[in-house]
Amino acid sequence: MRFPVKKFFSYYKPYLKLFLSVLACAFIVSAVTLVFPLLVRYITKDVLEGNLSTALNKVYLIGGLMLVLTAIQNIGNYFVDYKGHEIGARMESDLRSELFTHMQKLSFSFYDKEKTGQLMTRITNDLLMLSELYHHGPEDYVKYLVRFIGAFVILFFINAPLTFIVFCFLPILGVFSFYFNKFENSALSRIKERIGDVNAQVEDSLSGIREVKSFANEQVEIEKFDQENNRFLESRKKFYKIEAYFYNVIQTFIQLITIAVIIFGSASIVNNTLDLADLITFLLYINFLIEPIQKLPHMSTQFQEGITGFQRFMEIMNLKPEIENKPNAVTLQEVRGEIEFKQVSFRYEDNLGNVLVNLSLRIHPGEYVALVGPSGAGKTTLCSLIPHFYDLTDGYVLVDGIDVRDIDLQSLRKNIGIVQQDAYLFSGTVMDNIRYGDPAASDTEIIEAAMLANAHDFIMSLPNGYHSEIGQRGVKLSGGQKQRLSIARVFLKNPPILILDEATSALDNESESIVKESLEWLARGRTTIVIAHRLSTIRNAKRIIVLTEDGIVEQGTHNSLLARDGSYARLYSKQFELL
Ligand SMILES: Nc1ncnc2c1ncn2[C@@H]1O[C@H](COP(=O)(O)OP(=O)(O)OP(=O)(O)O)[C@@H](O)[C@H]1O
Repeated sequence: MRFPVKKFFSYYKPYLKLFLSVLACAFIVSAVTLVFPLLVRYITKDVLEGNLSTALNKVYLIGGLMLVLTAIQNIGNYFVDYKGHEIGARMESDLRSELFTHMQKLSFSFYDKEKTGQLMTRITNDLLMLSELYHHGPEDYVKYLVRFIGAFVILFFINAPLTFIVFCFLPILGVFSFYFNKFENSALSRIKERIGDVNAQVEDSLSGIREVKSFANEQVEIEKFDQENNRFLESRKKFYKIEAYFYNVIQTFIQLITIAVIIFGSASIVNNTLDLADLITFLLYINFLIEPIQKLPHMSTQFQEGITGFQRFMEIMNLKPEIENKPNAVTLQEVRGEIEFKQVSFRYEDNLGNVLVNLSLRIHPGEYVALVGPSGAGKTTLCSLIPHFYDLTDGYVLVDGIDVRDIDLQSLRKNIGIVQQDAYLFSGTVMDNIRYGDPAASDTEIIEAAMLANAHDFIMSLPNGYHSEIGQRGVKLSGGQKQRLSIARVFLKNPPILILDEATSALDNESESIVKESLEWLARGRTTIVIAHRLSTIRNAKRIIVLTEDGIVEQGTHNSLLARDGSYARLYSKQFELL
């Protein structure tokens, strides 16, 4: 992929004026910093030449000037630090919200392949690296370039041979710094890996705390944790060793440069080719030449990390959602709820086998059908084609006679309610979670929906009723309670088409009967497809459809299917044996 230079710079656009002011300020601050040694030189020369009375007058003047320059320098630095970081943070926030918005549009097929943890890293870490480059990069280049070039020009005019001697050392310093940076980076990435392992270990142990306690395996967990914790400690020790070693080698080297300047400078003073004021100036400027060389490897790492962060950002931004609205997509009006699969074939990926082959099925408006079959036959897959979560490989899925590919996605999905076995609840209150079914609903409508879902009584028994926080993923609720909240959500949404995907299979008998009752109310007057594992739960369905790897092999009522003594009868007797 060619690096999208234009796109990279486009994120500066909203802050261009402020950014240029920050750069100008960084330039001024660096230029001002260069003036100080010159002022020292100016005074020292007067003192050395014995003009003590004029020197004293100048000291006051130059002292005043230094105060003014210090004020300019510090105010400038304040502006660069504050506004520079602010620009970086604002750009990062823009990129993050652009990425999140784009991720929301991406289709299921994308999320099937990506790991949530990895995606979170893209949203946090990658963008942090990028924002560092965005604001520190140009700022550092301006700062070090001005100081380096400025110091070089000034020193060159003061004494070219001595400048040349300093320059002979710089490449060696560059090589040292390069290796230091390389070792430091690999030690740092080891630390990052190890802290990741520690976090993973903590997450694993704490998420499974029930298992830990029920197996009385606290000691096992402590030992596993200690192992990771020690590895983390070792990686940090190694890092500090490398850092202390290289830092001191570099410092020694810098001192060597200073000593060389003092020796050659003193010899030049003896030879009358340099005076003491110039030597002092030299010593004051050395750091201006050394610092950029020392920082160069760090700046190049920052550059690489930022650019990689941007490339990873663009990788996702360049992904087009597989499923998008067609230009003239139809908005569904009054939906009757007829669903038809016409010679449908489907596979998840090109290199995977077909899950559904040439399948045809018509479900009438308001009909209640049960879908049964062995695990992996494709029941969930078939249902996920109705809301157009995936694109068909072949054939048609029609809702009220319209191809789902021609229907506006929002209007299609607003007309379909899905209740799953593992209902996902968001962190927030009970009220917030039910309102998810219709963000515009009033509190009264939410309470009505909860009543219909048999959830009102248990909600009222919670400490803060509808305003109770339910915790991440509803940890403070039982499976049946979570399920009833998710049903209340669908009541509120009030869709004409309903998919119940094994909605009661994880519940105990008592919860199941309450949830079943609310599901029966929910299904009234809607086209309903129930995916059921426990065949006892759908015995009364008017039509049971048996889906196996060979497609739809049987359809009919419970009794008629038992009488056929085919796949359904075999599934049924297998479950009966297990009971
Ligand atoms: N996102 C996916 N990517 C690739 N393959 C998938 C994906 N989801 C399901 N499959 C595969 O498709 C096939 C059908 O799965 P599906 O979940 O639709 O079956 P099911 O009949 O609902 O099974 P169960 O009763 O166990 O829930 C299985 O072989 C499964 O491994």
